[in-house]
Amino acid sequence: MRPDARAWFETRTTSAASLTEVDAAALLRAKRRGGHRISVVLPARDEEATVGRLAADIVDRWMRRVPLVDELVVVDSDSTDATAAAARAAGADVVATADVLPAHGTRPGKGEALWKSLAATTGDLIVFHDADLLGDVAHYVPALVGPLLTDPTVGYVKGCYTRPLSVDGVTSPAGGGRVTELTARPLLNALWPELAGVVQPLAGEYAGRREFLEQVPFSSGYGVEVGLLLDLVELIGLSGLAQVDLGVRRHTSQTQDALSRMAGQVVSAVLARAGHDRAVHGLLTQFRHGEDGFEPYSSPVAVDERPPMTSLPEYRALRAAFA
Ligand SMILES: O=c1ccn([C@@H]2O[C@H](COP(=O)(O)OP(=O)(O)O)[C@@H](O)[C@H]2O)c(=O)[nH]1
Ligand SMILES: O=C(O)[C@@H](COP(=O)(O)O)O[C@H]1O[C@H](CO)[C@@H](O)[C@H](O)[C@H]1O
Repeated sequence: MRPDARAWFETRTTSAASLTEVDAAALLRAKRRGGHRISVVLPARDEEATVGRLAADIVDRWMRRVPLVDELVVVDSDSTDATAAAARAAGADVVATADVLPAHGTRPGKGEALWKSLAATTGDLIVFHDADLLGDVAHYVPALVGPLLTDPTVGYVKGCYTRPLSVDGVTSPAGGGRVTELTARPLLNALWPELAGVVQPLAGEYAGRREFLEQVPFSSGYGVEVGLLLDLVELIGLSGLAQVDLGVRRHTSQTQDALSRMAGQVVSAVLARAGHDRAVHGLLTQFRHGEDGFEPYSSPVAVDERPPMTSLPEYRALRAAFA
């Protein structure tokens, strides 16, 4: 690891791997001292099986028992199941991606849901958290927002964790984060070695200051995490980035061919920022093997980006009305 990456890793990595390591009272004092308002966003597409428990835990732990969180918004990302009903029943506010900033239409993808969440929330600090997590993750929210509450030099916080992998009912203690290990990490180490200390660059759990999040574009699909990481480090500097060890993360994993398409979107988002002279082809061709041999099929993986939210007059008007 390059000296700058190691120095960052050693000075900007903290741990809050369990609730016992979270000093909730101190965080509440820091929140009040700083006059902060905290929003939690769960992007959810077809997560009826998990979103309710996750939302109920956040409402119970961090809104009712300890008023750390001011609003919990589940962004229903074109779900076809009862995600919205399950989230609402758990006490979350629910918005459909298509209903936010309708004049700007709607696009499929996780990044679209996250971009729209900026217009559907009011906190100056925002925590993003996947809606398919398994096990007790109640410490994630305070652990992620903690550095933003206690260190004004931190602008963006990434979660990191060990990642067991469950495939076809068989769970291995490691092996999760396949796109991270096989695509994102090698690419980032090659092109941005100063980021080699980031343990989980694609982590779906992170927190940031709105003043920065609203200044960067959002890739509409799965390129959103790597795009935000690169654009925010560009905006606030590596020293403005921190990471928190959250312990273990388990979630409902996708198939390899779905992750290959995810990797295609991650590669497109990285290459769009890498500066190169070759056009980036926006299609990923994969293969099935049928009775007549290999059958190719292609999926779009081109970068589809939304502009910085501050560039929208409607957003600026929303913020002015809230101020
Ligand atoms: O179009 C999408 C795709 C995903 N997600 C959500 O983004 C999170 C991470 O997505 P996914 O589980 O598909 O990715 P993985 O965790 O397998 O990498 C989950 O809460 C999804 O419900 C979303 O809101 N819209
Ligand atoms: O980290 C990864 O390699 C992928 C896939 O994880 P798994 O191999 O299914 O455990 O998951 C992450 O990547 C997505 C794209 O950035 C994020 O949206 C997900 O939140 C995150 O789980």
